[in-house]
Amino acid sequence: MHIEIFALVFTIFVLIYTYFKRAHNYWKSRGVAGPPPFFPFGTMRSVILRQQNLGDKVKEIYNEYKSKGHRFVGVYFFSRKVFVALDPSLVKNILIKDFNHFDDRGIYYDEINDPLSAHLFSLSGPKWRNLRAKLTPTFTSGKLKYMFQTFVNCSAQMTSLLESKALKGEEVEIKDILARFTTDVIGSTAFGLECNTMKNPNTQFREMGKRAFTQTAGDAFRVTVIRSFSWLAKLLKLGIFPSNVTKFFKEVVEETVTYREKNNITRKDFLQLLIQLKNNGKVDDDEKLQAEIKPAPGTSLTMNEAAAQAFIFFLAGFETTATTMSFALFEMAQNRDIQYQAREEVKKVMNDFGNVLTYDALMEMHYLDKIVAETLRKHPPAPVYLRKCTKDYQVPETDVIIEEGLSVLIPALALQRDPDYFPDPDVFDPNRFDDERKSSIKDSTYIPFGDGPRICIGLRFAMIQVKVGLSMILKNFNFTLSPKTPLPLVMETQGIITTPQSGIWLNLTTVN
Ligand code: HEM
Repeated sequence: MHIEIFALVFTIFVLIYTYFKRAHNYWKSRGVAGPPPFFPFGTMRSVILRQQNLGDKVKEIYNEYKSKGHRFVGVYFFSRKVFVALDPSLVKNILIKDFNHFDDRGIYYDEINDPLSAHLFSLSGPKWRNLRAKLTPTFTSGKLKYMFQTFVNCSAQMTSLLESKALKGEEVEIKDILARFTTDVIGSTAFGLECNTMKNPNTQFREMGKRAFTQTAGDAFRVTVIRSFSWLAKLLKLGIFPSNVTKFFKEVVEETVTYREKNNITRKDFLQLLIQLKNNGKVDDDEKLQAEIKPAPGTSLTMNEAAAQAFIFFLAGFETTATTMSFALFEMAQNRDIQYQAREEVKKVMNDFGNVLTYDALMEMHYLDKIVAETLRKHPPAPVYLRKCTKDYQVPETDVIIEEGLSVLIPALALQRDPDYFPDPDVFDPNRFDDERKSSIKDSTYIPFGDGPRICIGLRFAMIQVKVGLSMILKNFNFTLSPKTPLPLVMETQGIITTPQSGIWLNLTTVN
C-alpha cells in the first residue's frame, strides 16, 4: 500500500516536473533570450517569495539583457510565459502603433458573480472601448475644475492636522497622512462620502480601502486559483477581492445613488457623472450638469457598472497619488534648494491670486509640475504594467511571434532609470523637464501613466490632486527628513505599487 502511494506521488511529481520543463523551454525554442528558468518558480523566484520588488527584479533583467544588445526577453512566472519589451520603439509599437494587437490586460473579471471586477482597468475589446468613450468626458478639465473645491477642502483638513503635529514637534509618517488625504478626496468625489480620515483615521471606508490592498495567505491562494483556473473561479464564484470589501463598496454606491435620486440631490463629483451615465448614457456638458437629457437606448450604465467604476477610481487613484506626493516630499526634504525654489513659486503664485488656491493658480505652478514629473520618472508608482496579446504579432525585423494570449510586460521603471535616456538617472533633477530638455526625451522612455489608447484615464485628476497636496504643504511647512527614515529606502516586496517599507518620516516646522 505504502509503495502504491509513493508510486502515485512520484508519478504526479514527474508529470508536474515534465510539464514545467516543457513550459520552461518555450522562449529558448523560439530563440528568445532571457534568464534561465528554474522549477517551479520560473525566472521570478525572488519576486514570488517576496524577497524582491517586481520593479527592481525587472530592472535587473533589463540592465543585463539590454547591455548584451537584446531588444526583448522572455521570462516565466511559474509556468506563465511573459514577453518583456526592452527597446523603446518596441514599447511604442505595443502601446500605440500596434495597439490593436494588445488592447487587453488579461485581468480576470466576472460581471455576474463579482460585478465590481468588471471595471475599466479589467475590461477588454468592445466593452472596454465603449466604456472608455463614456468615461473620458468625466475627466475633462471642465469637470475637474468643477470638483476642485473638494481637493482644496480635503487638503485644508490635512494641513490642520500637520500643523498640530508641527507645533508639538512630532515627527510625521507622511505617506500615511497623504493616503488619508487621497482617501478623503476619492471617497468624496467617487462615492459622495465625507470620510474625514484626518480626524478619524479608522473610518470603515479607510479600513476597507486598506483591506483591499492587503493580501493575506487566503487572498493569495484565491488569486492564484483565479489566475491559473479562471473556469474554476467562475464555478466557485470567487472574486479578486474579499467579499466583504466588494459588498461594502457596492452598497455605499447603491445607497448614495438611491438617496440622491430620491431626494433630488446633485453634487459636484464623479458619482454625479456616473449617475448621469446610468440615467442618460452620457455625461452632461460642463455648463449644464443638472439638465435633462433624453436617454440613448442601450447605452446607459447599470448600477453595478457605475459602482465598479467608482471602485476602480478609488483603487487606481488613492495609493498611486499618495505615493507620488510622498516621494516628491522625500526628494525635496533632501534637496533643500529645490524645496526652497518650489516654496517661493507657490508663495508668489498664491500671492498673485489673492492667497486663494484656485484651479487657475495651480496651473501657474510650473516648477511644481517639473518636480512632479521628475518624481514620477524616478519613482513611478507602477514600475511595470501588463498587456495581453490579442492577435498574433510578429516583432518587427525578427521572426519572433508574440502569440495570442501571451502577457507582455512594459518595464517603465527600468526605462526611466536608464542612463542612456536619462543621464545620472538616480539624481533628482526637475530641470530635466524644462521645455527645451523635455522635447529631447526619447519617445516611450518616459511612461509613468502608460501610453496610447489605454493610457491612465485619471492622469489629470492625479496631477491636480498631487499638486494641491504638495502646494499646501510647501506653503505652510518647511520639512526635513527624520533619521527614522532608513536610507537608502527599502521598498515593499509585495503589491504592484512601489512604496517604501518603513514609510517616510519628516520633521515639519511651520512657515511664518
Ligand atoms: C500618480 C498617479 C497615477 C499613476 C502613476 C497611474 C498610472 C497608471 C498606469 C501606468 C496605468 C496603465 C496604463 C497603460 O496600461 O498604458 C493606469 C491606468 C488607469 N488608471 Fe491610473 N495612475 C494614477 C492615478 C489614477 C487616478 C487618480 C485614477 C482615477 C481617478 C486612475 C485610474 C486609472 C484607470 C481607470 C486606468 C485604466 C484605464 C484603461 O484601461 O482604459 N489612475 N494608471
